[in-house]
Amino acid sequence: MPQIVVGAAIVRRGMLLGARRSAPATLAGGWELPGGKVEPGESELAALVRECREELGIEITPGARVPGEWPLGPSLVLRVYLAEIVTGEPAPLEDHDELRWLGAADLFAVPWLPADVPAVTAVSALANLA
Ligand SMILES: Nc1nc2c([nH]c(=O)n2[C@H]2C[C@H](O)[C@@H](COP(=O)(O)OP(=O)(O)OP(=O)(O)O)O2)c(=O)[nH]1
Repeated sequence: MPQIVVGAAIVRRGMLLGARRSAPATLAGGWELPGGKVEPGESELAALVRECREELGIEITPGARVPGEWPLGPSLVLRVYLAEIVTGEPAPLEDHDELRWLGAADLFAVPWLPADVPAVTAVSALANLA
C-alpha cells in the first residue's frame, strides 16, 4: 500500500494557494499544494490540518475531497482536499520559499510538480476559481 500524501487546495476569494518547495534539491523550485505525509494512526484530515499549521502557520477547515488520486512514484500517492482558512495569514514557514495566490487565468503560470498538474486541473473543476 502506498503511503498517502495529503495536499490542501486552499481557496480564498476564488484564488488557489500554490507553494514553491525549497527542499529537497530534487523538488526545489517546483510548486505544490501545502501538505505532507499522513503519519501512522493519523487521519487524512488531521494530517492536512497539522501540515497547514506547521508549514503555513494557519488554521484551516478541510472541505470536500477532490476526486482522484495521483501517484508520486512507487510508494506515495497524493490525495487532495479543498480547504478554507479559519485564522492566520499563510507564510512560507517550512518547506517553501514562496507562496502565490493563483486565479483561473494564471493557474498554470507556475511550474507545478508533475503530479500536481492533474491534481490542480481536478481542483479547478471543483472549485470556483476567479
Ligand atoms: N505536500 C505535497 N507533496 C507533494 C505534492 N506533490 C508532490 O509531488 N509531492 C511530493 C513531494 C514529497 O516527495 C512528498 C511529500 O512529502 P513531504 O516532504 O511534503 O511530507 P512531510 O512534510 O510529511 O515530510 P517528511 O517529514 O517525511 O520529510 O510528496 C503536493 O502537492 N503536496
